[in-house]
Amino acid sequence: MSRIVVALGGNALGKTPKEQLELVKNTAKPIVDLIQGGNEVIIAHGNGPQVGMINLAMETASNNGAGTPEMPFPECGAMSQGYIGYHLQNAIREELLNREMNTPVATVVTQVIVNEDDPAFENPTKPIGAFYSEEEAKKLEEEKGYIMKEDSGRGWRRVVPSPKPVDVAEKETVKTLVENGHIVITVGGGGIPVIAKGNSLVGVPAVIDKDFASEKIAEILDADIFIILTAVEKVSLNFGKPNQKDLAKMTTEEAKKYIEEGHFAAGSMLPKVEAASKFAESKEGRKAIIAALSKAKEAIEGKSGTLITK
Ligand SMILES: Nc1ncnc2c1ncn2[C@@H]1O[C@H](COP(=O)(O)OP(=O)(O)O)[C@@H](O)[C@H]1O
Ligand SMILES: NC(=O)OP(=O)(O)O
Repeated sequence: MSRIVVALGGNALGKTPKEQLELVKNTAKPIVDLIQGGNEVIIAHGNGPQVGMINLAMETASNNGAGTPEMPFPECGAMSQGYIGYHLQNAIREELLNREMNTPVATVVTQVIVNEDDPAFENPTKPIGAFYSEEEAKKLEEEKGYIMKEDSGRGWRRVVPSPKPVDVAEKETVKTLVENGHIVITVGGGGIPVIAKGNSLVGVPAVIDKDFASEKIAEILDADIFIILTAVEKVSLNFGKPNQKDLAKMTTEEAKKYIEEGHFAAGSMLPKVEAASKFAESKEGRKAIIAALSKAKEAIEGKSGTLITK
């Protein structure tokens, strides 16, 4: 049995509530395969499209004069955790019951502590919400004061600060649940970013990268395996070029070299390789894997994905 932290990417959730409700049924299958294989599984997920959607909806509603209050950004992050966790926990519960397993599954609304002085607050980089054309993006910059950037050749998106996770506020709760056989969905959307002020945790307008937050909880929980599930089967060199080379494995040393050579796109594959390398280097014997959502079981068995080791 292994303790496995699974980080789910955008393809696990889709972009609309209807799409998400359908997609999570598929997402639950490879997760339950791992649970059925006797592993302890902890689930984390992204929230870029969802937190952007919630924030834009609340902003539009509060501006239309119908009395909807302004919704602060960290509260939008909390809403995205609840909304995604609700769909995921129900889909996993149903898939477990379909296989005559009744392991309890729950989402923990999780706050992740960040450093108030993190330079990320001065340089927004995390894409959220929908994709726009350049023209639409420029209009949004003027009308709403958003900062818009091109996202890995896929279109223009709003960007917000993305500080690094320092600690997980609810870590003891998550540990207790995991040690008692519960399946926990945690650090959703990278966690609600908070700064510690005396006895208070104060939300800040930012989105923590889910790859880094899930790596943090994987270290805290002393996981054996950290697996990042995304849309591609393997990490590649020269991605998208005629000489693309898919990697079955790489050492953290090799990863550093490939990062320097610019093989991994910022905001997409780069944080995954960085987070996976951090986990592999954090303790002897820890394994990190980047793999396709549909191939999670095969990846754990060493038959798919890219294995990252020290
Ligand atoms: N070197 C690379 N190897 C594989 N995929 C890459 C590479 N560089 C960029 N990508 C892209 O990164 C995507 C994964 O990032 P992203 O879509 O942001 O992840 P998430 O699944 O977390 O939403 C892949 O689907 C692929 O399109
Ligand atoms: N919070 C976060 O990293 O979300 P995405 O994975 O959707 O970008």
